[in-house]
Amino acid sequence: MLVKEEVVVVVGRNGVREGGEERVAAAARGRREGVFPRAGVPACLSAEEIGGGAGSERGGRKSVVVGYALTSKKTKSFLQPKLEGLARNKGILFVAIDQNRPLSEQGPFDIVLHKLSGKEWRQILEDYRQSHPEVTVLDPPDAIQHLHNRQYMLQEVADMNFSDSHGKVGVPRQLVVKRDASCIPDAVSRAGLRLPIVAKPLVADGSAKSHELSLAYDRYSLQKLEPPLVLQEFVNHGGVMFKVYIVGEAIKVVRRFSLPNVSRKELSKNAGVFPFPRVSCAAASADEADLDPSVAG
Ligand SMILES: Nc1ncnc2c1ncn2[C@@H]1O[C@H](COP(=O)(O)OP(=O)(O)OP(=O)(O)O)[C@@H](O)[C@H]1O
Ligand SMILES: O=P(O)(O)O[C@H]1[C@H](O)[C@@H](O)[C@H](OP(=O)(O)O)[C@@H](OP(=O)(O)O)[C@H]1O
Repeated sequence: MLVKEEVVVVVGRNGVREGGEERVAAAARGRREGVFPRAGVPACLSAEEIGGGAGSERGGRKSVVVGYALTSKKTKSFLQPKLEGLARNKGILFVAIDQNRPLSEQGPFDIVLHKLSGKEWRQILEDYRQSHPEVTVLDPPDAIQHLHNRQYMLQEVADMNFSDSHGKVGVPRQLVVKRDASCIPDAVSRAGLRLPIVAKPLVADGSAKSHELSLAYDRYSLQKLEPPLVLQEFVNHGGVMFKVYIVGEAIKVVRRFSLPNVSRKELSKNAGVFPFPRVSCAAASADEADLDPSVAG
């Protein structure tokens, strides 16, 4: 199994890149069950008992109000009418945050759900958390900072040292190149990284650019790559990978088609840099595929 950064989320339990809707539901559940207490309120009280909070009354029950701050791309993919409908039935209301107005003047919210980056936004959220400790911010900027940088996002998996477990769990060997592509061939040799090499933008901020990955087959082509990058050894994984989404106790594993194995023979025959954007996206689902048992998981 190829270890993906989603696993970092799971292990670290302090950041989230996936499963937003489930996470919101879990947070809402937590709020209703008093897992996320309001300031000065015993954690055992439910939102209904607390009263006077953010949510509006729905037949005597309080709604959980989720203020969301997302890119338009993310709003489109995540805030589907079906999700909004399901959420509404469970008493969860999504309200768009106006990024041109002070956050404190909006709401009141029970949860602020965001996937934006940048120093300014971070500061806005930090200030808001200070002034509104009763609001759950998903996720606090500090907790997700390491997920924005591919240099660090797999560190927690590496630190778990699972090399002696059943099967093999590890992270690909990698190298960070901040600038100067001309030094990449030597740096790769010095680090002992084997070709082919997967090149990934250093910053993983959800932008289209951050998902532009490529595969470099030969030493010469390495200098055509555009830093800042993380370079990883390509790990043969049978053309199938697993994405693991975890929210609280809920675990969901999906199977996706991925890049096929690269044999030594193929490596010697190919040269160049090949972009492979979104290779294992949702459209590449292999959940229903009849796979060889050795790769089916
Ligand atoms: N070191 C590697 N060896 C082999 N395949 C890899 C490697 N790194 C990434 N891949 C392939 O590229 C895909 C995307 O990689 P990664 O998750 O790092 O980028 P991403 O842009 O964050 O993708 P996504 O948003 O789909 O999670 C993986 O699902 C896997 O198929
Ligand atoms: O649909 P799955 O296979 O779970 O892949 C997700 C990626 O793993 C996420 O990284 C994408 O979100 P960002 O583009 O915000 O990083 C996310 O982008 P999206 O929310 O715009 O669809 C997805 O591409």
